[in-house]
Amino acid sequence: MNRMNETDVQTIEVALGERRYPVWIGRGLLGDGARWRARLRGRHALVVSNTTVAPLYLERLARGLEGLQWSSFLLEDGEAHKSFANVGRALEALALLGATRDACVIALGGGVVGDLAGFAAACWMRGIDFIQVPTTLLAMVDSSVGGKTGVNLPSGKNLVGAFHQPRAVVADIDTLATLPDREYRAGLAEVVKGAAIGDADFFAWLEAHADTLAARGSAAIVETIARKVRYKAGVVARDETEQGERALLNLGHTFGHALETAGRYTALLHGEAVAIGMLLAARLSERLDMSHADDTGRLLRLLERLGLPVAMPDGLEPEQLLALMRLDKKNTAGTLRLILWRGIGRAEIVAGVDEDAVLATLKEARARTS
Ligand SMILES: NC(=O)c1ccc[n+]([C@@H]2O[C@H](COP(=O)([O-])OP(=O)(O)OC[C@H]3O[C@@H](n4cnc5c(N)ncnc54)[C@H](O)[C@@H]3O)[C@@H](O)[C@H]2O)c1
Ligand SMILES: O=C(O)C(=O)C[C@@H](O)[C@H](O)[C@H](O)COP(=O)(O)O
Ligand SMILES: [Zn+2]
Repeated sequence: MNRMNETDVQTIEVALGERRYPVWIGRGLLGDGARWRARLRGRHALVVSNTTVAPLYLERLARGLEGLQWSSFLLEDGEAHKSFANVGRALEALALLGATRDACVIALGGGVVGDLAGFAAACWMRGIDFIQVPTTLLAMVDSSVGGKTGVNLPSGKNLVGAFHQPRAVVADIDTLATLPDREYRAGLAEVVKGAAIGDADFFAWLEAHADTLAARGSAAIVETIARKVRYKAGVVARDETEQGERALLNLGHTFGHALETAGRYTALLHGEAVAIGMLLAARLSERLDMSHADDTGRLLRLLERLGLPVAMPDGLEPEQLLALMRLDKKNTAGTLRLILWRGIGRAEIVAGVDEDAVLATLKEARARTS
């Protein structure tokens, strides 16, 4: 694919029975209010963003808000601000705006803003519309699609939340121009995850394009976003509220969320924690004779080529991580339920995972880094 111009907009539909919404991917979409304004019903809109993204993009977005009564609520930057307290503040901002049931929340930012804004929209008057305007690669390929919204508690990631689907996703790839490299790479981890779970061809394509992607080649990025969104939209369409298959999208997340929580949401980016978590899941799967070392090797090499961390950070105790993993939302009957790996393109939900095997995997990973 060549460089996209302003008129090339890809549309991927997320179909949930009768309900459906578009994910638009293209250039110049932020200022193209006519496109996404058609999805709003009322007069009121609250734009939720943060102190980094708003100075860059709020003005451009605001051009599309003419005629509406709108205000903005800005979070401080960072995962640590995806908090219950800030949901309360966002709800107060809706009250101040005089938002009625036909109001809309517009999330302008990365996954932190999207998750929190979506949750506020789910709570206000028991649920109002919201639009996702993702500005990170991670948010474009993952968090803006599928309706998982929520916030962290000090005791665990995403422990409070709701399924609440957006009315539209507006992925303006022009916004990626200002995204720092580290954040860009973190987004690639969620792309690798999708391929590792359910699309061996996509995994091979990523291996073939790893250098271009690492160098932020734009055509490869657009294709990557579209492929990952199409994959996720399919999973969500089949299992919106994670009764089964959707849990596979959590590959690497039980480990990863424990790493994020242990680091108080500041040590690792979510995508980085997922990269390390996927490798831990792959090694645990090998230990349980579910997968082969060759596949772990391919996963490791791809993540490294994309510039992602693969080693467990210093200073974390395996027992502490295991304790955090026990609070994961997938667990049942007091036992660990994890997404384990069968190799490239194949993952599986496994209940009653042996805690000793998990602990041994964590200890081995720690020994590798010390
Ligand atoms: N709901 C879901 O399905 C889902 C899926 C994956 C991740 N998540 C959540 O998403 C969050 C991670 O999202 P993230 O990686 O986007 O992190 P983020 O929202 O913290 O954004 C990353 C950083 O990039 C900055 N930024 C955003 N857009 C920018 C731009 N265009 N230019 C310059 N800077 C920009 C932000 O201010 C921030 O510093 C986590 O909380 C994770 O749990 C949710
Ligand atoms: O959409 C999903 O389903 C996912 O699991 C996507 C994950 O990448 C994402 O990090 C999600 O927020 C994790 O959800 P959780 O249910 O484990 O909190
Ligand atoms: Zn994730």
